[in-house]
Amino acid sequence: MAMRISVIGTGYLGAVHAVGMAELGYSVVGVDVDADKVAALARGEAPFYEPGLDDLLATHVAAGHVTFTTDFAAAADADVHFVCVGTPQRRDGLAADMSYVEGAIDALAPHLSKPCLVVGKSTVPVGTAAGLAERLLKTAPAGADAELAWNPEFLREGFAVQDTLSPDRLVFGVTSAEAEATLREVYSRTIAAGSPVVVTDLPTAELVKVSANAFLATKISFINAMAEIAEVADADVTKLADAIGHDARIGRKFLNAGIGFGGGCLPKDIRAFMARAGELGASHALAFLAEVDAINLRRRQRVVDLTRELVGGSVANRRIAVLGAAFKPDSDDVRDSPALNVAGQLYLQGARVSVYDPKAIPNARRIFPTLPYAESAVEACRGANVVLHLTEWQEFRALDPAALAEVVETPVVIDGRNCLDADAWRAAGWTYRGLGRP
Ligand SMILES: NC(=O)C1=CN([C@@H]2O[C@H](COP(=O)(O)OP(=O)(O)OC[C@H]3O[C@@H](n4cnc5c(N)ncnc54)[C@H](O)[C@@H]3O)[C@@H](O)[C@H]2O)C=CC1
Ligand SMILES: O=C(O)[C@H]1O[C@H](OP(=O)(O)OP(=O)(O)OC[C@H]2O[C@@H](n3ccc(=O)[nH]c3=O)[C@H](O)[C@@H]2O)[C@H](O)[C@@H](O)[C@@H]1O
Repeated sequence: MAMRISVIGTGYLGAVHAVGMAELGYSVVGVDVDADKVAALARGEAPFYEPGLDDLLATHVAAGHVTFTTDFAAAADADVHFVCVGTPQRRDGLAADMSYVEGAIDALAPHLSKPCLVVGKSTVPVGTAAGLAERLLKTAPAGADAELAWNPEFLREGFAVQDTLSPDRLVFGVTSAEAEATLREVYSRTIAAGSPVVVTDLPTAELVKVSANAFLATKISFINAMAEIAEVADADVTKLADAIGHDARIGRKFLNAGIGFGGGCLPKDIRAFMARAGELGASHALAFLAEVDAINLRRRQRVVDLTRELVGGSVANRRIAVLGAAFKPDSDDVRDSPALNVAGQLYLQGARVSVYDPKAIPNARRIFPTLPYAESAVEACRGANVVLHLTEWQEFRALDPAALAEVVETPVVIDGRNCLDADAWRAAGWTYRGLGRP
């Protein structure tokens, strides 16, 4: 009989993973504590925007390949259980909040009466899996037959379906040959299609994930540090990135300087990594990651300062158009969004802000209800003293700078993503300011 899969936690990661497993041919049940989310998924509707997900979800829900429920008992039959619950930053510090992972294991374990593999996918501090394995052993009726493995996830929002079905690599953190064999079977089609597999112990698998995100964050903060120097040296960081990026050892990807990184993962993951490095006494790793975080946050401040400078010192009562609310394009995710952070700072300084985003306004409204939102880019820009381009949606790149110059009060734009056509905007009469560019 085909393998049965459960996915515990059906947020961004879990919903896509559940659908991906159905696409691989398995019978899948997704379990979440959020009844509204479960109801939407069960209707075949993704509760967030992710290109390509809607169709795949609707197809597999309609065919009965994947079901969603709040009842953990529905997972009892599964052979493999993927744990995909959130590990957000704790409110009282830098560390990850592990209560959801622990809660999920505690809710699942009593239903594990037959041999099965519990596979952690959430991003966790190194050492977590060993603790969870003990917890499982104590509470699962199957005892040692309910084994734990770690299989971190590297998908990017906006490319989540593609990354799930054709990952750059699969990492299997295991403590037995049986667990490795089970994971190889689960992913047999993915492996046959060419995704390489790296088999490790549990702590290495946990560390691979956080170090991958730390490296990506480091690349961005490196280029943003270069942007800081380029700004005072009258050099162009985008040309610099192109030039160093031609070196195959460096590579051009993740060298886009600008307002810096945000989202539900990179910022909280490097902070959780810092907290764990501190606990383990790895003080140099901690100091290194702290600087990556600090450089990143300074870029948001730089945009606020530059805006103030361009309107003559104070933003009070100045009209500021903010194009973008999502942390990156092709996503409606506003978690730790640099764009919203800057909009919020300016608003709190008395600016008359107007924010527009093609997809993320409903989520932005939920976390920042007092910010004024617009229905279109043109509406946001009407009467503006400065336009801030903070999330590089294709829609913003396609704006006609000449037409937009007609609706603003003063044609001044700060390109926080360095990707508008500077020459075209200048030719249309705009004062164009990039970050780290002359
Ligand atoms: N979003 C992404 O692109 C990626 C996320 N990750 C990691 O995956 C994990 C999940 O992240 P997201 O999906 O973004 O978070 P999310 O917040 O979108 O989803 C988490 C889900 O877990 C559910 N949940 C919480 N406690 C539960 C419990 N006890 N039992 C069942 N469900 C429970 C929540 O209701 C929510 O639907 C995190 O550790 C994250 O770092 C890893 C790679 C990519
Ligand atoms: O652990 C996770 O959840 C995921 O985190 C990131 O994925 P994601 O947060 O979806 O977004 P990225 O594409 O990595 O972008 C992160 C942030 O960096 C910014 N960025 C990216 C690239 C760049 O050159 N410059 C830059 O500022 C983006 O605008 C965005 O705010 C990683 O890329 C995924 O591999 C990982 O699985």
